[in-house]
Amino acid sequence: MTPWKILITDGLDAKGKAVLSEVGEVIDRNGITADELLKEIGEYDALIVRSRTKVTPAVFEAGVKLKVVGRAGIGVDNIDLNAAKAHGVRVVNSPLATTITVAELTLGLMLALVREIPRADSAMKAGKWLKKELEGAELYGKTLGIVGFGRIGSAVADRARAFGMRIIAYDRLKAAEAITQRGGEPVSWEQLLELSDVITLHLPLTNETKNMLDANAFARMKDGVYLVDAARGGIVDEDALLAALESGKVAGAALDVFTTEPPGVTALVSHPRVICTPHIGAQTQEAQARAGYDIATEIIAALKGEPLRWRVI
Ligand SMILES: NC(=O)c1ccc[n+]([C@@H]2O[C@H](COP(=O)([O-])OP(=O)(O)OC[C@H]3O[C@@H](n4cnc5c(N)ncnc54)[C@H](O)[C@@H]3O)[C@@H](O)[C@H]2O)c1
Ligand SMILES: O=C(O)CC[C@@H](O)C(=O)O
Repeated sequence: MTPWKILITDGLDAKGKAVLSEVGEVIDRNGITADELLKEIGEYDALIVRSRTKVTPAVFEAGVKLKVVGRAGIGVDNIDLNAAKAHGVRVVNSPLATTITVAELTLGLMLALVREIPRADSAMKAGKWLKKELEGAELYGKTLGIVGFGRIGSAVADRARAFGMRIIAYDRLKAAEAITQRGGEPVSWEQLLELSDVITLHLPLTNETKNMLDANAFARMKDGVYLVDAARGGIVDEDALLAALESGKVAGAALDVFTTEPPGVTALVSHPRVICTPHIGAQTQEAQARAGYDIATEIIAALKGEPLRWRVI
């Protein structure tokens, strides 16, 4: 047994924990507060988080033994990468584990939007039979604009093609062939906004993508467009989205992610044409089992100084 101590702060699948337990002492402090983390992190060699825990410069400062931070999942926007670099701490993630799960939720949200499934269900539960009012739209034949054509964006494209949708995509960094090979048409940002019937976001939150969907972007969109965001809160300017819903520019929006999480019952969350889920994009048994195992093996490789598959820094 090595002397490694590994702290888990947002839960981890049992198999991942079992793998980690073979090489060190694993402490599960699911739900630990920011203050508690600062007090306790000094004892640990490794920290594993999901999206709840904010790994701030102060955490790196206090983490005097810290060698690696693992993100069980994809987005590392909750980890201060500059501070990690400054303290010589590796950051790793498990980027392949949740692709299918997020793509499936995205398709579910698209269908829920165009057929108003949540409204139909809550009306039924309130004893109302809204058969005449609930006339939806088909996805078939509609243009799906995918923003960010990486792992999840391209998996969404594969599934949406099966629904008979035309796929257009904007990705600032991907070669056009990466999009055409998956049956999509590469377009500019402006074309994507102007041509899409449904827009879905699959890119990271960065300084560049923050508020990428602002009032100007909404103004360029088709009237009656639908929006799905299962990427990150903050990419959509929530005030601009609310205004676009109220003007009728946006027919409906489905949001799995929010600028502040949890957001509380804001005007956006309670809007009748908004469907919300509580950041469950990656939350299936299958995806979490894969993420737990992948991050556990990557953390062990980092502690042992072995080659890494998913080194962020
Ligand atoms: N809702 C959830 O629970 C959940 C789960 C997993 C991932 N996510 C989010 O989904 C995002 C995408 O995940 P992925 O695995 O597909 O990542 P990925 O890296 O495979 O794909 C992201 C794509 O976005 C593109 N991109 C980056 N900046 C861009 C910009 N300014 N304009 C246009 N395109 C840009 C990249 O070139 C890349 O192809 C993650 O960053 C994460 O924030 C959310
Ligand atoms: O695990 C989570 O809490 C969210 C996962 C997701 O947003 C990710 O970026 O991997």
